[in-house]
Amino acid sequence: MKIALIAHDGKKADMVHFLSGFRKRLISTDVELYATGTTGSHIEKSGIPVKKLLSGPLGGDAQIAAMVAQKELSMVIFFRDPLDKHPHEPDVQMLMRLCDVHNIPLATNPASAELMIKQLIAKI
Ligand SMILES: O=C(CO)COP(=O)(O)O
Repeated sequence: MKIALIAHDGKKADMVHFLSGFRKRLISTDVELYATGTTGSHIEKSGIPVKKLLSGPLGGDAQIAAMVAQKELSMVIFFRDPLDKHPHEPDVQMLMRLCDVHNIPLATNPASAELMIKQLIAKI
């Protein structure tokens, strides 16, 4: 299964911390991780393999939105920073809208991501 990972700058450390709790299962199970560029670099540095797309402001959110529209993803984890502004906010809105259009699970904070990923990983 394919899972997409995105974190705004203020949430990248939270993303790495969150994934570290599932490191063994994410590496050893049949999971392919995709991430926007800078988020992916942080994840890679933590020792978890991930396929990196473009950076968010350069189209990475849009690439993940396209994967959602093509029903390629089992889940999107998007740790948004609600206290910061983002020049590519339209892309962020598009991604979240398409998750709703295609009924793809979307977790926007660690508490919801934990509930969802435990359920998903239990299936494989
Ligand atoms: O901007 C982002 C999400 O909207 C994340 O992009 P980066 O992972 O490239 O920082």
